[in-house]
Order: sequence, then C-alpha cells, then structure tokens
Amino acid sequence: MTATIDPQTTIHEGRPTTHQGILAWVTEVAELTQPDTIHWCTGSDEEWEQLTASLEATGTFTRLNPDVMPNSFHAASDPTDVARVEDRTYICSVDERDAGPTNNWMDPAEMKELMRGLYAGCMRGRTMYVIPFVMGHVDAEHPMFGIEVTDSAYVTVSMRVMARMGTEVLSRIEEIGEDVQWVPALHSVGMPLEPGQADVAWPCNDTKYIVQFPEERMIWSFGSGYGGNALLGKKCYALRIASVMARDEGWLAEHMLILKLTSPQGVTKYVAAAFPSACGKTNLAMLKPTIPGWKVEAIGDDIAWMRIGEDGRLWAVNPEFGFFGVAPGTNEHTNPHAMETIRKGNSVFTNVALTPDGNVWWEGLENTPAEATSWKGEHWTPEIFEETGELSSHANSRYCTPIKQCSILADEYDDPRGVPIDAILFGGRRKTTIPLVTEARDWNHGTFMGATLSSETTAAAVGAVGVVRRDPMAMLPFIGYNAGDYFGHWVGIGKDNDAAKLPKIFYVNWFRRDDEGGFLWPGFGENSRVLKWVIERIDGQAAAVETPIGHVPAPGSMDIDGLDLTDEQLAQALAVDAAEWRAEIPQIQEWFEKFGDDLPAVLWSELDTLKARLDA
Ligand SMILES: Nc1nc2c(ncn2[C@@H]2O[C@H](COP(=O)(O)OP(=O)(O)OP(=O)(O)O)[C@@H](O)[C@H]2O)c(=O)[nH]1
Ligand SMILES: O=C([O-])CC(=O)C(=O)O
Ligand SMILES: [Mn+2]
Repeated sequence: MTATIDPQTTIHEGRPTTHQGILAWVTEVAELTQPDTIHWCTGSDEEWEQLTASLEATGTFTRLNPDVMPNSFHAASDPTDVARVEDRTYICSVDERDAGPTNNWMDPAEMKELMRGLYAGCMRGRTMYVIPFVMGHVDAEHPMFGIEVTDSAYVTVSMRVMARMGTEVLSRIEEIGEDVQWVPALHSVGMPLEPGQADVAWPCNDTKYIVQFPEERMIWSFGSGYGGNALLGKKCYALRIASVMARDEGWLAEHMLILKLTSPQGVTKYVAAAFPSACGKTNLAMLKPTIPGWKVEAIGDDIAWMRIGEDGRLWAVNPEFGFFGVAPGTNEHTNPHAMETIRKGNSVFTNVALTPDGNVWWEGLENTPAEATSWKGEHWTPEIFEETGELSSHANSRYCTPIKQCSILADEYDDPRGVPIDAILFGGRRKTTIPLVTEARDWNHGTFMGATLSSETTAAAVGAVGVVRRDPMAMLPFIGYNAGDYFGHWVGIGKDNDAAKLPKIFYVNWFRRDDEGGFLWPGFGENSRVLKWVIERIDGQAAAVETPIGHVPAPGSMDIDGLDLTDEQLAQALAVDAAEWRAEIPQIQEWFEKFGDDLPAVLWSELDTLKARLDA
C-alpha cells in the first residue's frame, strides 16, 4: 500500500503542512517512492525516543552505557558506505559550462530521468520522514529553509543534531507563506523492502548518486546513508547549493570553521579557517591555547556563511547545529574541549569501536581497551592490531554531537547576524613546501593562496589517501558551480569592498614533516601561537620577513615561550624553500590552465609575480 498525505498515516504529533508548495512536493515524492508510512518530523524528545528505539530494533543502533555516555548510540555502516563519494557527486546545471572542470556533470533532464528510475518504489516497506529544517538561525534576515525527505531513521536522528528542525521551523515557513524560499532535498538509501523481507542494520545501494540541481536549488541523493552524502543540509545545501546562491547574491558559502579569540588584554578577534576535510577544522575551532591568558571560543567547525555587513566588514554565521567530527585522533590532549562536549552524550557514533562496558573507543583515544568490537563487528584486541594492522575504527569514523553541549561555545553562535571576521586562514596537509604560516600581501594574493591551496587526500572521501591535489579554498568537492567563476567571485568581493575592512588572509600548514617523517610543528593547542602572531600582524605589532610567497614570521616574532621545539625545528617549519616553490610553479600553471578563459586574469598575474619574486 502506498501512503497518501493523510494525518492518519502519521505517527505522534507530526502533521502535514498547510504550505501548498511543500505539500505538493512531498506528495509527488511519495507517489514516486511509495513509502508505507509518512512521518512529518516534529523534532520532539518523544520522537527522538521513538526513532532511536526503532533503530535499536533494526540493529542499526546499539545503546551506549548511560553511565558513561548518556542518551547515545553506536552505529556501524555497511563497509562500503563510509565516506563522501566524490566520483558519484554531480552538479547538474542546465549548461555544462556552469559546472566547470572540477565537477561531474550530467544534463539535468537526463539525470532526472535516470534517478526517477532509481527512486521509483525505492521506499517500499519503509517510512518516509519529512524533515523541515533551517540552516542558520530561524530568525535570520534570510532564513535558509529546506525540507529533507528521507527513508532513513538514522539520517533523521542525525539531522536533528546537525540542523535546527521540526515543528518550530515548519510553523515559521507557513507563517512566511507560499513565497518562502526552501530547498527540496530528497534522500533515499535505495533499498526497498518487499513484504516479509527483514531489514538490515545499514541499508544502502551499490549505485550512488549525490546530485545538485543549482538553478532549481534542489538536491537528489540516492544509495548512501553516510555523512555528507545523506545529511543533505550539510555539504549538499550549506556548501554546494548555498555557494550558488552566494554567487548570485554577493556573499560567500565556505568550508570554514569560525572561532573567537580573546587576548589576555581582553581584545577579541574572529577568525575563519578553511582546511580540507579531516585537516584540522574541528580541532582548531575548539583549540585550548597553550599560551597563558589567551582564550578560544568556538562558533563553528565546518561551514561559514559570510556576508558583507552595513559596516563593510565580512560577517560570518555557522549554519549548523551540531558537530559531525572525525573521531580518530580526538583525545584529551589533542582536543580536550571536544572530549568534554562528547561526554555529555546525546550523540551518535558511527564506525568507531564498541567496548564491552558499553562505551566507544577509537584509535588515538586514551585507555586502550583489552578488547572491543570493531566497526566491522569483529572481535578486536590491541594484539590483533599488532599482528594484522587491523584498526578498531574506520579512519573516517565520526561523532555527531549537539553544538550546544560545547562548553566553549561563544554566545555569538546564537546571533543571527554572526561575527565580523578579522582573519581568514587557508590551510592544507602538506609534508613539504608550505611554511607554518604565511601572510598574504593583499586580498588578491590571499585569493591566489586559496585558489592554489593543495593538500594530501584523507579518508573523508572514498579514494586513495595521501595524494597531493589542489583543493581550492578547501572547497574542491563543494563548489556548486564553475570554479573559475568561483575564483572570480572571490576576486570580486575584494574589488567591490573596502580592503581595509576585509579580513586579512593567511596560509597555514600544521603538517610539514622533517627528514624522519615526523611533524615539524606540534600542532593542536600550540597552534594558538600561530593565531597570536596572526592577530598581532593585524594589529601591526608582530614583525614579519617579506619572502617571494608572502610575509612569514621574523625571527623572534612568534611567541615560543615554553614550547618544546629547537630553533632549528622552528626555522624548518617556517622555511621558504625556493627550490620547492619552483617545483610548485608548473603544477599551479597546469591547475590554472584547466579553467581556460574562466580563470580571472589577476590570478595569472599573481602567478607571474610569484615566479618573478622567486627568480629575483
Ligand atoms: N599533526 C596535527 N594533526 C592535526 C592537527 N589538527 C588536527 N589534526 C588531525 O587531523 C585529523 C582531522 O582533524 P579535524 O579537526 O577533525 O578535521 P576537520 O577539518 O574538522 O575535518 P572534516 O570534519 O572532515 O571537515 C585528526 O586526526 C586530527 O587529530 C594539528 O594541528 N597537527
Ligand atoms: O561531509 C562529511 O561527510 C564530513 C565532512 O565534514 C567533510 O567531509 O568535510
Ligand atoms: Mn567538513
């Protein structure tokens, strides 16, 4: 039986909407996908309990010991569904040119026909959840609504952590009326159940499509239940679709953390930083400074939406409501604030290990258990790891935790206007070449740094790990349009606004290695020393040396009091090696050539300037 939109078919206090546009779309989706039941999500605690209970019943969730991790669950995905699938991600713009050379493209009509075939009957035997959500504040000047329809209770539970959702949001949509802007986001795991067929713990489909239709501001996702593939408010909306909106409306949707930094003198600065997936955003956003008197408060750990304010400054908000953080490597030393946040519970842990006492564990965490159940559901011990190298947790395993639990969350997090950004950092994971910190000469030079950003690939996306690739502004997988136009948009922000009021741009690299392969810089809390230098540069206090690639800290200008690092190590971390940079030039050249005439001319001039400075 196919469900129709009838309050009788809904459970709890969920109700269909009075918004005719949304009702029509949900009806159309239900007719196509044929779910048994339709559930309009309220976001209530009772709903959470009902959903998590049903996830326990299907074996998707294991409830953790409430004494150690209250109201929290362990989930293990299908071993083939563990990360974003970039090769299955499409930007289906009307014109192929608008997807640009960095995105997969297919004609939207063709893609729709193909996907309608996949979606036909794909929710049979399942409940279809309708999730009204808003990215950013419901009281924002431009509230960014969406409706995710999904056949995954796991996604529904996770969306409740990651976005403001439920009845309150739906009521606000209805209040604004039929003209309200909202993004339809359709998701299915792609595994219908025939009558009598038992469900599996992690339904998914070998065929996967993560598709954005930029002109229609619409998202269709099929076949995956994981992270950025399935929680459609996150990468699909808040980055791919929002970047298109931002291009059209003159703002920026970026893969950036936002933090508030307060000096011992009580001076406050706001920093945004773009690092590729699994390259340190969450860690920096929650940093515990090792230098006395300095304080960091978190505002966001993954996405920043930035608009020029009436005062000419660039104001940033975090559109999300939770953290979807990389678990491995997170511990009391690297990220004590994340640990404190997680321990409050109300979290979903995916693809980590489960310990016999009902807790979670992952590589890098303290107190290695004598035994555990690995993310693959297998018996795991430290000895097994010694012998076989088998890890207890997937490298891209994640915790999904409400942001409100973060003890160092800045009050400004809840301000719909956001915060004025003083500095933007670009950073990647590079063993060589890129110094610990470099200051751009101006906005265009900073845009060049962002546009040429390079990083070693990580486990956050399916594919080889450790391969150096260009990841412009850490947005390679997330720019929803032609990246050449995106660079032009960045250049335009600099041209159309008062340079003195825009943030200063810096390029950082926590991941440079010595000859033995060890990190040259201790990172984590010690990164506060770099933040301090950045702030002091902005305030004209710290000294810098001009180099061909920009300004780097002058000897003695960085606070290294109490740091366990030799002068030689610091010098190596900060070094600008002309030979390494000369080797970089042809790679940048080749990268730029991809964009043909769509690359802004100022970026070619920046490359010429770099060459000339290296040769001088
Ligand atoms: N060596 C070193 N490793 C770091 C540093 N900061 C973060 N890491 C490691 O990098 C990995 C990813 O860090 P995250 O902060 O979760 O990365 P992210 O950018 O938030 O990742 P996404 O959520 O995928 O966007 C973890 O294993 C960290 O331990 C650092 O300063 N130095
Ligand atoms: O989107 C995801 O699955 C997780 C994430 O933050 C990223 O990969 O940048
Ligand atoms: Mn991310």
